[in-house]
Amino acid sequence: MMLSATTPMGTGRSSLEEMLNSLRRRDEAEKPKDLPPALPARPTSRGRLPSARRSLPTDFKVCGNDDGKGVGNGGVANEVKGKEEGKRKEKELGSKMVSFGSKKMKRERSVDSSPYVDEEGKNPQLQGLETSNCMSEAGSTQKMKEPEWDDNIDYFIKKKLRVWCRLPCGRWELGVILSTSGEEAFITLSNGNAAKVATGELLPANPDILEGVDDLMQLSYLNEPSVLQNLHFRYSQEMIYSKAGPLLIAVNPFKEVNIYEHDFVTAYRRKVMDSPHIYAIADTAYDAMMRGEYNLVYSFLIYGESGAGKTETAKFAMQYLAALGGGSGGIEYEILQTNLILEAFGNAKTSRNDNSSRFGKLIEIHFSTSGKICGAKIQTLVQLAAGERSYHIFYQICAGASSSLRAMLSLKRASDYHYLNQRECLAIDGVDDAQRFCKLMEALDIIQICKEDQEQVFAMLTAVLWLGNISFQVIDSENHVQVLNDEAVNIAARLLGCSTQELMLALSMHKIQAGKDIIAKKLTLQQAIDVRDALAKFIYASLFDWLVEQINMSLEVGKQCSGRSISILDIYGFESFKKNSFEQFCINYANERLQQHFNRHLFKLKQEEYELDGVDWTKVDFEDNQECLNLIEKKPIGLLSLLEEESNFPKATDLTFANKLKQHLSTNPCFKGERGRAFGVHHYAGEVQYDTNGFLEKNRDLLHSDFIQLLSSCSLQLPRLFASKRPHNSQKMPNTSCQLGSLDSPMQSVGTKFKGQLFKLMHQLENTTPHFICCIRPNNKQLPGIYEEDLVFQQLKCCGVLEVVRISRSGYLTRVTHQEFAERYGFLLLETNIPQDPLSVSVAILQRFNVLPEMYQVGYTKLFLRTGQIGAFEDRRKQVLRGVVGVQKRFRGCKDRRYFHELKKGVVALQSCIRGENSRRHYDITSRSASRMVGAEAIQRNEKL
Ligand SMILES: Nc1ncnc2c1ncn2[C@@H]1O[C@H](COP(=O)(O)OP(=O)(O)OP(=O)(O)O)[C@@H](O)[C@H]1O
Repeated sequence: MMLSATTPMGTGRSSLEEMLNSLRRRDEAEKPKDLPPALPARPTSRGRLPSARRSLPTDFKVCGNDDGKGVGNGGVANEVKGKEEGKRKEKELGSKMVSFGSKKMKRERSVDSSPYVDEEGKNPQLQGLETSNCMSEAGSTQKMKEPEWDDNIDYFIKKKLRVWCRLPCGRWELGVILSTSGEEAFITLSNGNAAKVATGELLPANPDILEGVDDLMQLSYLNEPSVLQNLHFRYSQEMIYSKAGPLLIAVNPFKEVNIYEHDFVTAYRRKVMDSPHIYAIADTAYDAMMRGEYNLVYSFLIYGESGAGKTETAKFAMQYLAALGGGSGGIEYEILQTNLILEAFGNAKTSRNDNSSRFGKLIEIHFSTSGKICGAKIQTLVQLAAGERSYHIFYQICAGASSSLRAMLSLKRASDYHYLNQRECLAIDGVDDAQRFCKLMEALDIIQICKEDQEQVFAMLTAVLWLGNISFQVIDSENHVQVLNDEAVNIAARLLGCSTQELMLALSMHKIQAGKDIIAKKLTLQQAIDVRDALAKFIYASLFDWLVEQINMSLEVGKQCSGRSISILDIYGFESFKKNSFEQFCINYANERLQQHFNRHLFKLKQEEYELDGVDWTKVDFEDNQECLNLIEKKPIGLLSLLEEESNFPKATDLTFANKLKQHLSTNPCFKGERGRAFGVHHYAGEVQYDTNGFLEKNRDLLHSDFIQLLSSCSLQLPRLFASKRPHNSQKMPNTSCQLGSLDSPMQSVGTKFKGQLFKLMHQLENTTPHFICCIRPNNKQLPGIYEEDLVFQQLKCCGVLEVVRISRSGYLTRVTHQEFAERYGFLLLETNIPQDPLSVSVAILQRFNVLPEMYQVGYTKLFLRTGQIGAFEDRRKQVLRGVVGVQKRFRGCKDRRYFHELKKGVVALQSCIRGENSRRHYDITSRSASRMVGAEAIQRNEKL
């Protein structure tokens, strides 16, 4: 019989309720009496009947319980009281720091103001939960308190335990407290020196045995110096990966470390190694995906600052998945080769990173039902301008093209091209561009881009370089120009497949509409340079998009598609330079969104789940970045909207844009108006100063319709294709500062396009089960062995690592429905008289294995377990299954042996029967023929006589 859990309150107690109550009483009795001092606070809640703060979902049913009574009790009074208590606590907290457990608040939100809303404005994962600066209404929240360290200093003195003390220089040093006097403590430092330190500068240190633990969760004291020292210790031992609860931390080694070879793949696959590693995460996700119990789609979200190692980590994850899902078709090899192509065309050197991704990518790897890779799909985020060196591919082709290719393209050295020689460096230490070009050619072959297309790709690249070399001559007093008819324009025209005259005309004149007539207007020097650069940019960006399309076609997921996939997100890392422009703004905006995703999954949705399931939970504060996202995204007054508006406004300049920002946004605490064209934004990772110089131009992405016409008339196929992808001139482009608009191609502005792509990515990721990997850059010099504590701590703080550990310690890392839990571990129960509904089975399993009460919480629909518990159940399951298999083996062996013996006996009997019969028959025949012979001989003898 089905029992609805929403039976009205106040009816008699169900057997389930009785059971949960007795469980609670037992828990209370077993509550530890004297916890050691200053250990991290544990939640006071124990496994208990979920409180009836809110009614259960109407469709919630418990199978098999036939007493027909609900599990809820408590009543409305409790609910109201709880809400009031929650509201009181809300008031105590500021608006910026949002506690773990922030609950819904009605917010105005249009469909495009969040990537998490679908067309109807609903998201199944978000129903009942709206984000951000809203406080919990829940009654059972408790703000997690850090251990009262001050009270325990005496304990540390008595036991001579080590402490961390912050020296006046800011460094943390280990020592032992000798005595205290008022607010001061006298310390013996680990180097033998004595020091006098304010007690406020002391923090408890972890015992030696915890040095270099795999998971920060294991630290008794979770504080800045302990975490830093733990990661430092591991880093110095080349253990670059560590865990922080559900997070994987990867500290960039800036050198090759021998932890990625095939042996490691095998070891992680066979589960003989369990130390933190990207392989371990990939293995867990792969297994979960193949089991398909919770979800079929998983994702790795790799985040961290520029140069922290995201792209490398993504590649190692792909490498592991390729090893696991490698099929006979070799598609996994193709997938790995795409990295080479995308990095060549999409990465560039910056001051932070020699191989910085200037685009964001999400790669979805699809698997068949048998676990083999059956395809992949790449989505990219707008490609942004390169840094101090242009995109790698330009230097690679200049260094590595064969002599025949050079002759065909009229290719020169990198230093001969204006677009390349204006930058600070032409070569990167330790990088052989020529060799990389050879590898790129191989990769293009593997991706099945035919030789003809490859030649066109190289022609487009070289055309871009030659376009940059085109120069102009001023021809009148109004600064109008004409193009110099030199080798640059001739070669560029030849490579594009158009006539030199047409190209020269398009670069020096612009057609505009005057009533019904079209008139040609001469361009000034600056306008001509701008349109030339816009054309070069357009060709390069179109080429990149075309390459991604080709890759996707080559990796297309075939018929084997089973819905199983693992996506890897690798986007440009947070950037803050001395001078930050539109590119940094877009990059940092993307990182804000990613941070929001992180917050939602590790803080907000978790809390929502606890609450919906009636579980007590412990509150942990975390830094919410919704305010910053509002500053950027809000309509109509947000940074992007104002940029869009100003970009469409005649005569607007970067300065008027900056003034507009100051006028409208200064009330937002994340905005800081600066002098002139500058403004500042408080990002989650720190404040960044932006210079609006070039913002409008870069956002407009304006390309003359003259060029679209020119490209459509080219003899080569690629430029024609690029032109065809550009929207037609059906709409009028608003006038711009240089009045080039009336016939120009009405492209979506870069900011709007960027936001759209970002939302699409985030929306897609929302359906996946995420694994977060936080990459840390240990120094700014890109050198191995240097671990700058301040820099590392700043990144740990930005990534919310400490908060995640706190939540994981106070929360329950594993959540599994009673149904799944009962199905998987129910057979471990020996008793047969247990009600067969999943909740009862779950509780019976917990009792059967004496799981400590603080290690779990029983929810309405799910069981919440602390770290390690599910592992223990899995071990027990494996052990029992192994035993069962052993018994079955012996039994079957015995049965088969007996059968064999019987069969053998039967066969022998049968054989002896048949042989006897045969012999007898044979004997009969021989004896008869013998007697015949004897008779014949006797007759013959008689006849002779
Ligand atoms: N696991 C690793 N082993 C060895 N070297 C690494 C590792 N991770 C990163 N590196 C080194 O650090 C450099 C920067 O890493 P990577 O390009 O992955 O950074 P990123 O976070 O993707 O930066 P951006 O956001 O600028 O693209 C790499 O070129 C490589 O030299």
